[in-house]
Amino acid sequence: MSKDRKNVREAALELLEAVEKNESYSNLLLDRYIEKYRFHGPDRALLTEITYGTLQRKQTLDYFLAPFLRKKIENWVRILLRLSLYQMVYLDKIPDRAIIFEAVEIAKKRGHRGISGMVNGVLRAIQRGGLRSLKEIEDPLERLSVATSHPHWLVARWAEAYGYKTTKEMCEANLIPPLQTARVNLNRASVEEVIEKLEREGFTVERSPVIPEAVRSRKGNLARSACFKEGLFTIQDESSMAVAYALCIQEGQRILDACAAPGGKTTHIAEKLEGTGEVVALDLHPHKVKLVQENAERLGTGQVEAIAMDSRDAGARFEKNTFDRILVDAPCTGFGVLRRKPDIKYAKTVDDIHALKQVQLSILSGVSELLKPDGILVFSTCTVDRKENEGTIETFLQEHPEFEPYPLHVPEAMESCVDGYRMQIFPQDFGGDGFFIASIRKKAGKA
Ligand SMILES: C[S@@+](CC[C@H](N)C(=O)[O-])C[C@H]1O[C@@H](n2cnc3c(N)ncnc32)[C@H](O)[C@@H]1O
Repeated sequence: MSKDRKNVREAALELLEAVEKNESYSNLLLDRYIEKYRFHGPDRALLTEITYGTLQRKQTLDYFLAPFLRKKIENWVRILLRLSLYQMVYLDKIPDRAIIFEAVEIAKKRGHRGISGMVNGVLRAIQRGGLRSLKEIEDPLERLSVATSHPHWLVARWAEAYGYKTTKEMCEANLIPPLQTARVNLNRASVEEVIEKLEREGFTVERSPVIPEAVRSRKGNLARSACFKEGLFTIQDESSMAVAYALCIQEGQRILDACAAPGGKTTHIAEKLEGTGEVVALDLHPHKVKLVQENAERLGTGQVEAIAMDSRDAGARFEKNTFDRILVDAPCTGFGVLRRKPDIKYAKTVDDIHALKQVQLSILSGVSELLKPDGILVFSTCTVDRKENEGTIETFLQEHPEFEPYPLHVPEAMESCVDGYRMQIFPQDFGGDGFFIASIRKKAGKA
């Protein structure tokens, strides 16, 4: 093994430590570690499973470990115990003795004999005695919080807003690995053609039951296919795909995407314009704007102009009343994407919700005067929170009487979730991300 190669579990430990130190999001760190240590095939899959699984189940694992940890331990030791216990409890292909052996070897390498002995002792005690029951927790919200590893404040907040049943379903759905879905670029190929081509490449895919132009992968990472490189589709979650429907796009329109990167929705909008019109895509960060450009180029959607700027200042750059449609796919807490980014559930706080609501409102206000009278503005987030979602759009409507609710248009399969001009999708609804979409219109004659 070359010196920059690493054992999967050692890499998992290093990665999980980096997540705890807030070095970056787990999904980005995972890509970085896979590349750094050149993991392929089963090793890559195991690293993904161990890091995501351990993060997803952190609180539950800590509950199981607590009776065995009488004195304070170093953080890396706690993480090593968590990731080892995760494998013992949730993965059935690896024998416990192999897991314990590896954990002890890592502890010997990084610590002293006392630590490796303690790691061995704790894991063997659990192997012999089994796990403590979650039924010991009497309070239902506390039990749900520990059993599904979501912070208590978040579970309590959701239960108050959506009820216990929906909250429980959501917490459980968040533990299921996400489906990979792709949006076919209908300007280049039909869904049937893409399915056929992907199957010839060895992927197992099926038509989405939710979005007409989407496919779901049952086997294989579609981003590594030749079809992807040819620009026949883009990887996107199905809930995100509903947003372009809400814009009710018509040929030749000029559309502003105020928070565009990496361009999932920008390119969907451009595809729906079928080579006509124009999409102006803004994002705060120049490196992210490059991603919008790259995606538009790969998909061959020529009408996209991507600009790095703060959309709160868009009023100074563009003329008033000149866009037919505006999308604000706003920065948010991301509680709808916990399956992909489990670290969010431990990192975000109520203060973040309040701060993000203010940012969302200022972006909405910044771009609203650019919309033509009668034009539609769509506000969306990938989060599940009433304050950030319904709260933001209600406040905006109160502060902007020139706008009114406009009936939300979505693909037929999602219509059951629509509540007038808005819709909250939960991760358990269709298997996609938790997502919020609201549609409002600038009143005719209100410039
Ligand atoms: C939810 S993401 C957008 C995802 C994108 N619409 C897509 O479908 O691929 C929100 C984006 O808003 C950008 N952003 C945050 N604040 C902004 C601001 N004031 N002006 C412009 N972009 C902003 C972030 O950089 C981030 O890329």
